[in-house]
This record gives sequence, structure tokens and C-alpha cells, in this order.
Amino acid sequence: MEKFIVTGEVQLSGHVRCSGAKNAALPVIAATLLSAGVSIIHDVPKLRDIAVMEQIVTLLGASVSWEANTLKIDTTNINLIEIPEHLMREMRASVFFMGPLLGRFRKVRIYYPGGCAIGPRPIDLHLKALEKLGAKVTESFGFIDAEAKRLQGAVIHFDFPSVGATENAMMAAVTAAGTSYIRNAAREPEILDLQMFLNKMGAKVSGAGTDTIKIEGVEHLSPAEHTVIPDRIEAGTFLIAGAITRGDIVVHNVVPEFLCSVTNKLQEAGTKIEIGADYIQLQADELRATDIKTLPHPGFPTDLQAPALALLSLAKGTSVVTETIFENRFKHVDELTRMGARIRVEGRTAIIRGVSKLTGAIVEASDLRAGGCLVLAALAAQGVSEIENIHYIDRGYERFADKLRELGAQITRSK
Ligand SMILES: CC(=O)N[C@H]1[C@@H](OP(=O)(O)OP(=O)(O)OC[C@H]2O[C@@H](n3ccc(=O)[nH]c3=O)[C@H](O)[C@@H]2O)O[C@H](CO)[C@@H](O)[C@@H]1O
Ligand SMILES: C=C(OP(=O)(O)O)C(=O)O
Repeated sequence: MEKFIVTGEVQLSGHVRCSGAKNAALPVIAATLLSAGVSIIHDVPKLRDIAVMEQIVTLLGASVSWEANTLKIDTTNINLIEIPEHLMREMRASVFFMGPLLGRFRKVRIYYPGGCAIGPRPIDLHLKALEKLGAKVTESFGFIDAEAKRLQGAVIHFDFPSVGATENAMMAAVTAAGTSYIRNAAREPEILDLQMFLNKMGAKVSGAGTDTIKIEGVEHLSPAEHTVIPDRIEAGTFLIAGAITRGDIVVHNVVPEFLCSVTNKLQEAGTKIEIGADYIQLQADELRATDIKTLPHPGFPTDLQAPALALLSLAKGTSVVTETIFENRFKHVDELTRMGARIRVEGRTAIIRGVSKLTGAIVEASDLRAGGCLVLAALAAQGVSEIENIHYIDRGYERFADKLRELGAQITRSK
């Protein structure tokens, strides 16, 4: 098992470029299956979840090629509508195949998706949305079948603005007969990106980014070319890396508007932020405590809760962090405690008493962003840390260690 070895207490400085967003690229790749032909997607991050996505579309009969970060997917010869269990279990995003396969082939078979252990992650909202659109969904022996002669436009009202269920419902509804409305839709920027891609394919989708999405069903979609939006979670991770090391860094290829809740909290924590058209500069010295509550967009993203916790461990005063999205997303706390952090978890709340220093330790990543959090803590800690289980980090950060080294970090990968 590979690990990262980090020598801490190096102030980061310089420039770093964000990759395309994992969470935008994943549904866009699934959406290419809605039509036959060659779609071209630019700025796709090369990371483990994307590799699994590639494995799945290839198995279904697509052919795939890469040129730098451009992915070409030829979906002409799709001849399978079942995703095998071992690939479904690899990641949460495997569930995105339901909507497109059902839309194009009227039938799909999947198993329950896997992914990082951050609490229960049911797919009931996905299934209810497909049923609303007229699909017959049956579950037996661990697999889920959905079929429909042709999906019918419908009004889907989500109990909770689920990102994945909104995306799946959009992909299913684009070729349904008639008009659909998704109410209490998630408003994440990645949903807007999916709307842009679907419209380039010939779909008629509007309203993404608000809580009501309108989808006028069309008969036919064509392949399309698209550049995925920058990764706001990667950007937030680098900004926090700059802050925790009291550094001076510029993060490029960002849409600052997508990061408002994050830059706002970083300013409250005492950092200086300058916002450009497509970059954010951060300078940090003393850090102050601040409270954070994770919320659906445009609130503070749950995917940056763990990195933020590392930062607040070293901020003067007591911070309270409340996780409202996932039930069990504080597994990084025990590991931060090994490094000297003082954090108490009560249910969905973490109370953090800032300490003046963290110390290097051997720690284990329990999921993708917990891994990011531990690397950031290690960058600031005295001495050497080893972060184990970095296959989680590889799921969602492209060239993480290389990019941190570009900023001056002392981090290496080792067997
Ligand atoms: C690939 C991708 O884009 N992943 C992101 C997506 O995950 P994902 O799409 O899985 O997140 P959701 O917004 O669906 O989940 C939010 C909450 O809703 C619950 N829920 C969701 C679906 C459902 O059918 N039933 C249900 O109860 C979940 O258990 C969770 O508690 O949004 C999350 C919330 O911003 C992010 O942390 C993930 O990085
Ligand atoms: C939880 C995450 O991803 P996924 O939904 O793909 O597990 C994440 O990116 O932090």
C-alpha cells in the first residue's frame, strides 16, 4: 500500500492550477451514453474514479481514447445495459448510468453503488425520480432493474436537494415524452455544467443552478464537445493548504463565485484573500477560530469539511463545525487527534479547541477528503508524518503531491 511522507512546517508559496472537476466530469461521461457517436470532453481530471468510469463505459461497448486531459468517447456500439457488481461497488458515481441507459435503451440493471464510507448513502431519491418518470423499478438479489417503454415527463419533487439524484433525473428526463420539472433540485455548479453539456447534445434543459429545473423532452440527442468546469473542491483544498502553512499562494483555473462560502470562511479565519477573474490569491498569518455548518450549495460544501477541520485545529480559539449532509463524516478526527489536535465530536458537531502546533504522526485516510485533511495537517505539523491508505486520495485529486510540491511542500509518495 502506498503512502505519502510529508515533512511539515514549510510555508507554501507560488502558483497552482486546478484540474477539471471530478464531480462535473463523472455525470458528463455518463451522459455521453445518451447518444450514439463520438463525444469529446476536455479538462477531464486523470484520477481513479474517472478510470473506473472509463472501465465501465468500455465494458458496455464504448471505445475511449485520451489525449492529455481530453477524453474521446465513442458510444456507437453500446451493447450491454448491465453494470457488474464489482464496478458498481468501486464508487458512488456508478449510479449515474441509470438515467442515461434507461433513456436510450429503455432498460438498465445496476447493483447498489459503493464509494467512501461517510455514512449511509441510499439511492431512494434516484429510484423515486425514475419511477415518477414512468420507469418500473424492481429490486431483487442485490440488483436493481429499471425499465420503461418510453419515459414520460413528470413533476419530481425531492424531499432533499440530492446532487446525484438531480443529475440522474435530468439525464433520464431529457429524452422523455413531454416536459419535466425537478423541484427542490440541488443547485451545485456541477449541475449547471451537466445542463450545459446536455443542451450541447440537443436537450432542452433550463433552470440548473436554481431549485427548479425544467426539461422539455426531445426525441434524439447527438454527441457533443465540452470542457468541464474547474474543481472547486480541489481549489478549496489548495486554499486551505496555503492558509494552514501561513503561506502566500495563487490558485488558478477557478470560478470564484462557486467558492464564495469558502473564501468567506477563510477570511473569517483571518486570511487575506484577493479575488481575480479566474484566480484566488491567499495570504495567511495568524488564524482565528470560526464556526462552519455544511449545507447544500451555495452553503459551505461538505467535501471541504475535513480540510477545514485541519485548519481550525490550528486556529486561535474554539470553533464549532456542524456536518448536516452526511451522518458519519468525522472519521478524520481520531487521526487529527494523534497529531495533537483537540477536537470533541458530539453527534454531527465537532468542537475544536485550537492548538499552537500539531506534531507529525503515522495516520490513515478513511476516505477521500479525510485523506486531503490529513495531508494538510501534515504540511503544517512539526516533523514527519506518514499518511496511509492514499488510494482514497487518488480517487479525487489529480497529481495531488506533484501540485503541492510545485507550491514548495515536502511530500513524497512511497511504497
Ligand atoms: C459524485 C458526486 O457528485 N459526489 C458529490 C455528491 O454526492 P451525492 O450525489 O451522493 O450526494 P447527495 O446530494 O445525493 O447526498 C446528500 C445527502 O442525501 C442523502 N440521499 C441522497 C440520495 C438519495 O437517494 N437518498 C438520500 O437519502 C445522502 O445520504 C446524503 O446524506 O454530492 C455530495 C454532497 O454535496 C458530495 O459530498 C459528493 O462529493
Ligand atoms: C464524497 C465524495 O465523492 P463521491 O460522492 O464520489 O463518493 C467527494 O468527492 O468528496
